[in-house]
Amino acid sequence: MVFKPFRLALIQLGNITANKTDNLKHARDMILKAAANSKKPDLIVLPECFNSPYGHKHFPVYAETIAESESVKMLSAAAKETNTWLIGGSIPERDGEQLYNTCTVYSPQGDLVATHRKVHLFDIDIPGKITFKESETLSPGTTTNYFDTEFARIGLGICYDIRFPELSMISARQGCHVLIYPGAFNLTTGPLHWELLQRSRAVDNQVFFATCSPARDLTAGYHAWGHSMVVDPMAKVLVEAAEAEEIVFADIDPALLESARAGIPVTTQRRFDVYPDVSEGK
Ligand SMILES: NC(=O)CC(=O)C(=O)O
Repeated sequence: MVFKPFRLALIQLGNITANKTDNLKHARDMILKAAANSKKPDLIVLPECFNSPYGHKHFPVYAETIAESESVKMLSAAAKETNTWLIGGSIPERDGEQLYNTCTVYSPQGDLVATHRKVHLFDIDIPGKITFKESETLSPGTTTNYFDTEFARIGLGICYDIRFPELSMISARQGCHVLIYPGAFNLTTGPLHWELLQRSRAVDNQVFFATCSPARDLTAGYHAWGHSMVVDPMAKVLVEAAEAEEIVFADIDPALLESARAGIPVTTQRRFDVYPDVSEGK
């Protein structure tokens, strides 16, 4: 699989309100702004739950079926208009009776080329800090997912999926060079784990790892950590947003992946005679 230098833009989107039409308009404006930047990104990324407030009670209200989704229509048209690859963060998706937290991906021609339904639902309870139960309304995805571009193979996950190293390992063993997870950590887990988990998944697998968060909004029901980030295969943070709305750009250089793997050759030193390969059969 080809791996060539490319430029990534992460849109740490702000102003995510209760009004879906406004959210879609703002997301579209920011995609056009990222694409028009003199840095000319090859791939643009939006955050988790970019078209609706984040919270399990909101998911049924904002959920759309992919075939009729106004969010999908906007994202497809924006990818085509900007002639850029686009990872459309995630949206609440309805499929029959089930709801999912779903990421959709578009080619520069505007074709929907991949989807990823959040596999690990965000169900946590840290007394006095945060309780969240996505499983009250969402169902979990059941597949691992990646897509191919002319510059790299890219593995997908959403937010809480990052806490499960198996998912990243499977993507890496399937030949992904870059793992991109739209996400929305919070003010309890963000400072503790957001960077740590990305650097861990990057160094475990000697891949680039990127996340894209909503901007922090203390008037919203859920306070996102922000700090959208790109990490290289040696676990160095290449770029990091602050908390507010911002677009950050990163150059992905395949030489960094090659030198990490040549210098510390864990990819050829694994002991599948001692422990199983989690990517077996995937
Ligand atoms: N929001 C999430 O899915 C995950 C998260 O905030 C965390 O793992 O912490």
